[in-house]
Amino acid sequence: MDAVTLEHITKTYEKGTVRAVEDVSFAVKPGELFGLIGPDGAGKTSIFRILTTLLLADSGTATVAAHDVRTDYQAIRNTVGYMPGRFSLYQDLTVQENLNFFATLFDTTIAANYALIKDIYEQIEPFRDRRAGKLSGGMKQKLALCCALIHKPTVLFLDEPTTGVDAVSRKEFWAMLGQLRQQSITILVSTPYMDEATLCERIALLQGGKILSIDTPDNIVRAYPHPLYAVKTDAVHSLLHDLRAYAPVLSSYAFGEFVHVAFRQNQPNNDAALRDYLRARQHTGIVVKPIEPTIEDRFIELMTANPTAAHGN
Ligand SMILES: Nc1ncnc2c1ncn2[C@@H]1O[C@H](COP(=O)(O)OP(=O)(O)OP(=O)(O)O)[C@@H](O)[C@H]1O
Repeated sequence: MDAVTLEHITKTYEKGTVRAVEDVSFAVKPGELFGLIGPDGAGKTSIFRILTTLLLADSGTATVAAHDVRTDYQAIRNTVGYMPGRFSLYQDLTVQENLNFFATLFDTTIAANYALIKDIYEQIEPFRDRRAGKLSGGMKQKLALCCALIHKPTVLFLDEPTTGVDAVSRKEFWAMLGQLRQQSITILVSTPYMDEATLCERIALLQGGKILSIDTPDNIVRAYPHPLYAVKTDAVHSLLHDLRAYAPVLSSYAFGEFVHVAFRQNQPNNDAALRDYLRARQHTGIVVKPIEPTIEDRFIELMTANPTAAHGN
């Protein structure tokens, strides 16, 4: 049986004028590390709040650990761990006091489930008497994860756990999630960072409240349908302008120091012809090289193909 299911979930705000989640359906298998990937406002938090019973959907059904979110909310609250965005810590309580508080809420003790949090807790233990408000972002994140785990949940919801956290802490955090998976906890994690998508077993790409694609990161990238090139010249601004005026180019967008260019057709001379075109437009320092798409390229491609999702309506 699936650990989490959503069927045709829709959620609107402001008397129906803001369509935050639109006809979303997916299922998460027990023990899976599942990612909801999408930019700000895509609907990630609304979905998490519906699944953790903090928000009622307008329509559709959803279950967590076989409990209905509408009718069995008490059972779900006892069985899930939820780490909301911007961490739900008590800033004036110390590390130790925060943990004790969350353990008491669930009628358990730190000692009873210490094995589950041990690896993470050891990293913050030197600061056990420090107030949560005085911790660094990475430390807060670890403490929030310990608090979400202290009652041994079967399903863990992590809403943008790495937003605003430094690169090293982000990496450490994902390593911790890998360890938790070995304890057969189902994990749903949301993130706006495309590079983190590849660390999930399966992902749903979300935009404007709609699912653009659900699959393994590999399959999502493999389904990218166009020949893709990375292009650079000495004049970045006119490069974008000239690429958009070039008929064989389907789309072009800045990507780090390069511009990613998708061609309409797979012609063997795509790159040579583009070089000639750019030279004729007085570009110098021309680099054109074929590349493998990333999840971000696929996301952009799907948004272009689904303009209604791209505009959030
Ligand atoms: N309480 C609310 N009242 C009105 N609109 C809301 C409310 N909560 C969310 N929204 C809107 O619903 C849409 C989806 O928001 P949601 O917070 O679910 O997305 P998100 O992907 O989690 O983004 P973020 O990271 O910005 O929270 C956005 O357009 C947002 O402005």
